[in-house]
Amino acid sequence: MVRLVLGHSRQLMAARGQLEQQHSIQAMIAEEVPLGQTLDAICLMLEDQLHGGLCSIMLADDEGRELRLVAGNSLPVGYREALGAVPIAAGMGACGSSAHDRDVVVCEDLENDPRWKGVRTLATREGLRACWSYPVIASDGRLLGTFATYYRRPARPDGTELEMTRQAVDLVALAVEREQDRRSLWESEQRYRSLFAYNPDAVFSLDLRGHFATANDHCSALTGFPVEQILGAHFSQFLQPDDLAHVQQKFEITAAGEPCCYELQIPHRDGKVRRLDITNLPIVIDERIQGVYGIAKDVTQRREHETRLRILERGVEASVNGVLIADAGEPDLPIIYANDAFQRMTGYTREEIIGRNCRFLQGAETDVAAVQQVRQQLARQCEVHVTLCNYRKDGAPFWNDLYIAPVRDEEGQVTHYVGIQHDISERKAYEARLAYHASHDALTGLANRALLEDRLVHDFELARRQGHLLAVLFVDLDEFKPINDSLGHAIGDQLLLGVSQRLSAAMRAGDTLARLGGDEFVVLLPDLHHDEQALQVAERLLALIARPYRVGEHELSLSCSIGIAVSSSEVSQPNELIQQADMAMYLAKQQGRNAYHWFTPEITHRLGDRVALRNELQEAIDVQAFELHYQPLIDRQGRVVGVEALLRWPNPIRGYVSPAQFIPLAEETGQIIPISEWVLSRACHDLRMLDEAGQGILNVAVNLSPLQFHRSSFLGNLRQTLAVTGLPAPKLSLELTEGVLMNDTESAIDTLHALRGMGVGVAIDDFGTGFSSLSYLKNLPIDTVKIDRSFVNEVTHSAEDAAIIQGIISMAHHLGLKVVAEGIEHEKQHDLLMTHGCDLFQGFYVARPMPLERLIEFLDATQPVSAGE
Ligand SMILES: Nc1nc2c(ncn2[C@@H]2O[C@@H]3COP(=O)(O)O[C@H]4[C@@H](O)[C@H](n5cnc6c(=O)[nH]c(N)nc65)O[C@@H]4COP(=O)(O)O[C@H]3[C@H]2O)c(=O)[nH]1
Repeated sequence: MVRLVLGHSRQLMAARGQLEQQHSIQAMIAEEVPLGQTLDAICLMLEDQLHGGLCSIMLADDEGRELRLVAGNSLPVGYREALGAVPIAAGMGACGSSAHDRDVVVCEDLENDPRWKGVRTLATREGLRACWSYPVIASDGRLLGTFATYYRRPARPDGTELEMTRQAVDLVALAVEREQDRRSLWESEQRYRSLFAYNPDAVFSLDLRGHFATANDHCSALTGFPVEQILGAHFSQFLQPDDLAHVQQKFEITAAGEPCCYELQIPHRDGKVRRLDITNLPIVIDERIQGVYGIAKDVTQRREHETRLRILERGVEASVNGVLIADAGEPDLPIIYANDAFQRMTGYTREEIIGRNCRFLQGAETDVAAVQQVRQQLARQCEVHVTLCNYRKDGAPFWNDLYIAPVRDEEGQVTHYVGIQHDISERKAYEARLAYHASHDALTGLANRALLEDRLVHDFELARRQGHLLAVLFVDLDEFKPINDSLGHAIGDQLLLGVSQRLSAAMRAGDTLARLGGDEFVVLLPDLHHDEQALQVAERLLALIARPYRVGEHELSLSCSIGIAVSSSEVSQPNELIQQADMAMYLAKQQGRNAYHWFTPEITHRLGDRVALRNELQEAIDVQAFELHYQPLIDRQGRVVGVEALLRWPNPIRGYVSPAQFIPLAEETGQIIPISEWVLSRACHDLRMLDEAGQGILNVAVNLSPLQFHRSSFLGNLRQTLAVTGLPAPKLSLELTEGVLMNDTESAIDTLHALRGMGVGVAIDDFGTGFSSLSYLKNLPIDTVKIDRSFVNEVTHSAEDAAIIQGIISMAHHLGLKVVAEGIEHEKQHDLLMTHGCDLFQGFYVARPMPLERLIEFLDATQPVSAGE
């Protein structure tokens, strides 16, 4: 009985001891003592309960493939070290098998247990003979590991031992699970912390009233406020007033459980505005919304980029230049983009070209060298700028001013090529037109002087090298000017066109036909073998020109004079040939026209000076190097009543060249027209000056060239000159020679009537030298006759001349005309002319021609004293 009681109380003691041990282990678990210590304690506890048992714990890896020893300090060191990783599989000792079978495995004697086949020696060498292994299963059924009890003798557990072991296993499961839970909680906390701390965006949470509960460092960067200042603050403090309502609404939506995204601009502490992309998420804990998470992405730069990109894209789209982008990553550089201008320029739609290489724009006239240049530069990945002929879809060519540039990525690799093309067809056409006009005569389309000179140099050089002859024919139309002046420019132009067509038709390939202006043409005949060939051509041209012309209703006849010069060893400069031909032409004209003349060196001496004079005269015209002098006219009372304007040409080498010398030349060359216009406007202008200088408005007589008088623009120009200078028409008198009126009487009389209508006076100059009789004067609307100097000169010696003068004066008076005597050099002449009733007097006796300044002095000194007194 005592023994029974003793046994009982010992059992109770043991049970209490076990309970205490279990409690202390549970306390360890609750206090989160490191798992290893807890498991060691569990092993020790069971070893204490099972006599002779050596406990160990193995934990399964995450994949459930193998077991590793984590506790079992009582096991022999050699065994522990050799144990390593035990595969979870049937027949892998007690632990491998129980983990595999998820059941208790009892190996009573390891010596003959088939499940220890591979590892038997390992155990028995360390004196281990029995092993029972329990699987450790988590509450959710996962395999956590195994709990094994070893014995140094064959053994099998009884019911109590099994029960004690099961309790220990439960404690292991609890400890391991707790540890795992703690770990996963910690991990998830870490994860959350990482998401929060390392997030490149601002992450924050708000409580349900909208106050910041958490905020990462980026919130500070975004707002400029330290995190401490953000925490606890209401979100409204970081907004612009206008956005409050909107953001509040979004907040409420999220606080009601609905995530939302929106864009927002907030002011940074530095004053600049940041653009944010905001995501609001509800914070749901235990199915209750506890607050709002916010993620704010700073999209300020991205939006700026996007805006810039949009502007750029719009710019490219709207550009008037064609823009192409090709993919440099593909071997054939396919087009990946083309703007509208490209489509308009080429006629191709985007769909038709995307994916193709842009060589479809090339065609027959495309410059191969330019294409080659593009290829080379692209191969070098360099920019290239070329102008080349491209073709539109309809086949029409256009000039493409093309600029291609590579586009590189951050690493400097060329990813694309951008091509900008500019249709410069119009400019090219304009340039071609300009080039054409620079080298061609506008009226006839023939070569002009510039092109002629180019060809001349070329032909001259070629003839010299090949030992051939180059002939130059200078063709000048006879009597073209009168036709032009009388029938008008339109008819004149038609005639010139007709002439140029006939001449062109007579040219051979290689010949050059040029118009130098006016009625002058030049023919270059390169590649001649004999001089006669040039003569034959000249004869042919004479005959061609001489055939009648029909222009409108006019039947016209024309002839020409041709000068011929042929290259020879004496001619060193090509231009000499033109000058020689010009001189020869002049002789042909003198021969009676409709003729040709061959250049000989003697002509140079005869005509050289004339040519030089003509050139110098042209220079003088170009720079307006003339002067106008005035010779006073006095009336019978000796009062200065007018002046005659006389042209002076101060030549730097020749001194003052007499108008008698250069006016006839200017008449012949047509240079008289610009000269006369200058004289007329200068004279009117000077007389107005005189008036302004207090001299009153004197009459001024201006010599009129026949060519000027016959021009259709004459009256118009005159009216304009009077209007511009303000000289009253009656103060102007125009001096004409008789010859002028004889040529084309009808139209001349019309012009005279028009002049009278304007109030402009007309005087017949050099009267008495022409073939006209006084009687014809009565038909002319003129005011004055000027008795020629030759009569005045003789008036005191020759009774005959005196009689002529007397006759002229009385007849003129009879017709109501005034009479001026010019060239009076002596008092006697003056007196005699006075006696004969002459009205006005002009000559050295009165005053020599003088410049305007001297005239003013003269007038000051003489008025009102009579000249000659
Ligand atoms: N021996 C001598 N000569 C005198 C005397 N008084 C004047 N003269 C000169 O006689 C010429 C008179 O001009 P003209 O018969 O119209 O003859 C002018 C006129 O036909 C022409 N001429 C001059 N100026 C112009 C002009 O502006 N236009 C045109 N178309 N012809 C002009 O050139 C001619 C010569 O002009 P100039 O050499 O200036 O010569 C002037 C003048 O200097 C004198 O007492 N004795």
